[in-house]
Amino acid sequence: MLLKYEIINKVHQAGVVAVIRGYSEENSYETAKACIKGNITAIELAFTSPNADVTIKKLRSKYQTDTDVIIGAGTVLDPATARLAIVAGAQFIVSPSFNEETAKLCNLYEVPYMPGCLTPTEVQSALTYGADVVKVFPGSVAGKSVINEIHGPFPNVNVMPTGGVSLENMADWFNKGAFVVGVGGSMVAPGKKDDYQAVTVNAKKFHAKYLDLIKK
Ligand SMILES: O=C(O)C(=O)C[C@H](O)[C@H](O)COP(=O)(O)O
Repeated sequence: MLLKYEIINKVHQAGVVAVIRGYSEENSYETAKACIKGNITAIELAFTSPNADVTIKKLRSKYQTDTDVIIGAGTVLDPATARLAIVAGAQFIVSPSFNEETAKLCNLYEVPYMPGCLTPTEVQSALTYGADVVKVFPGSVAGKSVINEIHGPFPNVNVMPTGGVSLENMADWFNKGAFVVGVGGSMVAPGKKDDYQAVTVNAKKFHAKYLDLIKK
């Protein structure tokens, strides 16, 4: 079993977290597999996906021997959902917002918590409650300079912009100091329904771009 800090490190090394909001169990599972096939090693399965806990369990079991593939849960709004996700095997918990009780539950189980924050007050609360990564959400609303601004008063916070991150703007986010980026639509929602090959092609592009960025 990976330790908490090892998971945070794996998420960091992944560079890109694929945010999946499936319309069915099968769609969530196949989309996650397609991203992993495209070299993405961190998956965030949103709890709006039907039976998200079942899919997390299936994914953990499929990739159990591959310690590089990290499976987390997204859109976790409350501690009951966090516990459900953790019991199913979620290795990190992401929310669009910050919630004290969810933070406490994640701390109790030693699972990294990555809440959504948009203001300094929210960032301060998240850090006070032990958040390991702060998800700036919606990144498209905050704008890329938000990372510089946050790093003034909170120099050590790990920032994961999510919402509107694309292949075209990903470099800007990293140049501003992103710890990792969360990518949904522009990777996992190709024009055609159930086109998992296209998801893999997109995933490969994001992964290659990330490798290119860290080389520089
Ligand atoms: O609910 C959450 O926890 C979220 O992560 C919200 C969004 O699903 C992501 O922000 C993806 O946004 P796009 O990359 O713009 O598709």
